[in-house]
Amino acid sequence: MSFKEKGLLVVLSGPSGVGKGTVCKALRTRGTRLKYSISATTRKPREGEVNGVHYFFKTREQFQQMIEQGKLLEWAEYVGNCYGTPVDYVRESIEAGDDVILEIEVQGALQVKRKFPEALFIFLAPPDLEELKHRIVGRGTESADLIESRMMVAKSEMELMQNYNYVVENDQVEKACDRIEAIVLAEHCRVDRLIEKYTVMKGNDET
Ligand SMILES: Nc1ncnc2c1ncn2[C@@H]1O[C@H](COP(=O)(O)OP(=O)(O)OP(=O)(O)O)[C@@H](O)[C@H]1O
Ligand SMILES: Nc1nc2c(ncn2[C@@H]2O[C@H](COP(=O)(O)O)[C@@H](O)[C@H]2O)c(=O)[nH]1
Repeated sequence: MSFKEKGLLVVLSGPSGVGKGTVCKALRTRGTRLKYSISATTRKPREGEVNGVHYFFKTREQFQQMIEQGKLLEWAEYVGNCYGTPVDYVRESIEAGDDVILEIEVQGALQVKRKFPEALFIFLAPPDLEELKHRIVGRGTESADLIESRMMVAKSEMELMQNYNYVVENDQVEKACDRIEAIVLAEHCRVDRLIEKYTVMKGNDET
């Protein structure tokens, strides 16, 4: 008898502009075996963003309906817009044995921690706040007001990094990817060892 291994749920969060999206894109390019959950949001699409690829863009009413129908694993209001993770994709992928990565802000990550304590929580940190601001400004997607709001939230998010299993500094994208791949691999090895141990115990019980 063997235990079927489920996929890992990896939660990558950290302040806006730290590079979560950039790191996930680089992991994809490397062919790292992770499935990427697409969030729902009430935010308007930025130039180049495609519905169903970058986000599922929703009206407030549609988003509220998703909450009421239990379709979201977690959701949060962030700087005036709502963001949430569709639950079905995550559940089905994990049950099928696939690893899934969520790229979400901190309030949502803490909700996932309550529902899925066995998930792997990684906080992506900037080298410092000055560099963080430089990155958000450099991305050129937010107005000056929104940059200030996001920086305010970033400061309080940084104080919550102790709730995560790992803190990875995104000083260089490729190095951050190496660290994340190593963490995911180590977690798989840990789970494999546990499965082996319980399989042996069960075998002993049955004899
Ligand atoms: N290690 C890095 N060094 C320098 N610039 C970086 C690094 N990682 C990401 N960037 C740049 O920082 C900017 C913000 O990155 P990105 O959009 O990936 O952040 P994010 O955390 O996904 O933001 P948000 O949470 O707002 O979606 C981008 O212009 C990106 O090119
Ligand atoms: N709690 C959640 N946060 C999410 C989700 N999807 C994205 N996000 C985070 O929101 C902010 C802002 O994103 P942006 O695209 O407007 O820059 C950022 O920190 C994202 O990681 C989600 O499903 N749930």
